[in-house]
Amino acid sequence: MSVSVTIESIEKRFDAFAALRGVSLDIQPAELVALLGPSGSGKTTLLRLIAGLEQADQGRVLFGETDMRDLSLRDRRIGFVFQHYALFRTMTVGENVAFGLKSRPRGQRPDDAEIRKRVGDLLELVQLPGLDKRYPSQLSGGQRQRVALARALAIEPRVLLLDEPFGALDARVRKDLRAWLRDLHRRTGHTTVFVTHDQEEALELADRVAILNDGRIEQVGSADDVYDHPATPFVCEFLGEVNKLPVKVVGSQAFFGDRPVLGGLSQNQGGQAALYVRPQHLRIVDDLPLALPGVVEHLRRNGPLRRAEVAVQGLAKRLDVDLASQVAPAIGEHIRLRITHGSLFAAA
Ligand SMILES: Nc1ncnc2c1ncn2[C@@H]1O[C@H](COP(=O)(O)OP(=O)(O)OP(=O)(O)O)[C@@H](O)[C@H]1O
Repeated sequence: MSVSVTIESIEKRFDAFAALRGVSLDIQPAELVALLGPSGSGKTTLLRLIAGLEQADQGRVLFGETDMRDLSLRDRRIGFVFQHYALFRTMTVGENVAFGLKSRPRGQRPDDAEIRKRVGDLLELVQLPGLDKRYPSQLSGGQRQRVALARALAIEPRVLLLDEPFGALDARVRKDLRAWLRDLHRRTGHTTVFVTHDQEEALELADRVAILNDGRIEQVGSADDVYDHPATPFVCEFLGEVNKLPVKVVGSQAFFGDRPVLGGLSQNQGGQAALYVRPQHLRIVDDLPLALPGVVEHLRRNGPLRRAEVAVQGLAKRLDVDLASQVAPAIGEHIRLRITHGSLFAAA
């Protein structure tokens, strides 16, 4: 039932402002892709283009092999869920879910008994059995979003588009719904495009994440790809905390000042570079080779994470070091840090 979605070289301007600048993306049938990026990066515009709610200035969107513009609205069969519950307030939950089916033309419309059964099944699927007689005002925010999803699923969409569907909910409910949506997607297998600015949500939920910045896609890949092998400094800085060191690459080694700090590099990266290192890729070690000396200036705890802030001579900003299960050093202690993994980018 689900189709591939191919986005080809999309350009979209709003007057003089370029909201999308040459965006291409191939989405496989039944894949769940998250569009992730800061506010204003073009996520919603791209989603609205896929939905046919906006027209591209250039480029096209294909559903399977067909240009989306050649399909009637009905044949596109798009399920759309917005951040702010778009439920009809004067209709019950059951009527909301049945809406798409009831508004089909006579020949394609299931009979009332069939619609009742489908609504029951869908409410079961979104884990709200028996709530069909309630009104949206009698539901929690999380329940309303699940009803909105059941309503979108009722038309048996070929493509499911979700625009920050959990954006208005509190952190706890969001987390529960994230796991729930992943499970639902596994069972129903709709091609799904999901907009979020919450990186944790995107990385946990999606098969692949497309990271947008300023109207362009910076990188598309699995959570591991984008997190461990960021393609650009933007991706590196956008996805979680990262330390940045100016280095010089000579041969297969990166030097901070005259001290080698990372080895085993490919030979074609010579010259001045920026080395990005995540806090969990800095380890306190006893021996000197490839280690960076520093002084512990601050210790802090953030939930389960313990962090040390380490001052290094020649670096204006303290390094954030994830202590994981290492014994915490004392404040003022002189330590050595080894970089276990880093991403190198040519200096700007
Ligand atoms: N109808 C419009 N007219 C003019 N400018 C628009 C219109 N829609 C979007 N934009 C602009 O295009 C840019 C991209 O907007 P878009 O809503 O796609 O971003 P977003 O990444 O979804 O952001 P957010 O996370 O804040 O929703 C923004 O600068 C926005 O102001």
